[in-house]
Amino acid sequence: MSPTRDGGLFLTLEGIDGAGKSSHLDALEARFKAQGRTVVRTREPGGTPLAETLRALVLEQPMTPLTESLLVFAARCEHIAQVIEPALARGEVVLCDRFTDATFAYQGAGRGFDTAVLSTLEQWVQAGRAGLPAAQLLQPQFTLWFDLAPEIAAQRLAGARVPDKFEAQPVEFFRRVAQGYADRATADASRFVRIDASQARDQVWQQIDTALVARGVLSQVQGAAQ
Ligand SMILES: Nc1ncnc2c1ncn2[C@@H]1O[C@H](COP(=O)(O)OP(=O)(O)OP(=O)(O)O)[C@@H](O)[C@H]1O
Ligand SMILES: Cc1cn([C@H]2C[C@H](O)[C@@H](COP(=O)(O)O)O2)c(=O)[nH]c1=O
Repeated sequence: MSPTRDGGLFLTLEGIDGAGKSSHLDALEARFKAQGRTVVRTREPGGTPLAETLRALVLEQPMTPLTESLLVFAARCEHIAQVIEPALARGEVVLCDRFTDATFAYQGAGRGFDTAVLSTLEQWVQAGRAGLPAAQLLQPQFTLWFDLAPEIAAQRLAGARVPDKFEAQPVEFFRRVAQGYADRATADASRFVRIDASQARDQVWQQIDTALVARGVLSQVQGAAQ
């Protein structure tokens, strides 16, 4: 099995808006369940009643980048304490749609907010968590990074739903966010799994499955092509 924390597995999905993350959550959950794992499916900002309230503010209200950053980390603090840590301690799989990489990509690279402040907030919220050495941050074991050109993501989202505050941003904003993700992936190459999200849906799924089997997170399905 993969490197785990207390037997649990913390797996996140990241990418710019419209990259196609959410389209694969059902299949991922089903795949883990078929292997006998208990799955907690959650998202950020959100995942607890308070964090979902903060999410609505972040996605709907205009605010300074500092306020945005404080609110997403406040939501994360609750989410870790109430959902993520307990699930990992029970040995479960936590499938989380976005986590701290999104803060560095959106507030840091997208908004141009000071990443040193983000790193401080990350320390406050993710260091010293139960079951980890004091200096170690709680981080996902693996992050599926859906890499897609902002122009294609915008085409996919056009008409798909009413845009929220972020989805309404111009393509230049998403170019910066995409670069933010690329920089995070370079800095933490063993955690990031790059998925070419420009491919058709079933090919994207095949990339996900293959990558997780290769890392020992999932077992090969009997009879599946190598
Ligand atoms: N591989 C694909 N090819 C074409 N369209 C796709 C593909 N994957 C997803 N889509 C479509 O693109 C749109 C965005 O997909 P999805 O909601 O999964 O993205 P997301 O990354 O979760 O976005 P967000 O973070 O904004 O919620 C949806 O309309 C979805 O049906
Ligand atoms: C965790 C996190 C998220 N965001 C942004 C990114 C997205 O635009 C929305 C969440 O919407 P989704 O449809 O659930 O992907 O929030 C952010 O700006 N900072 C963060 O830390």
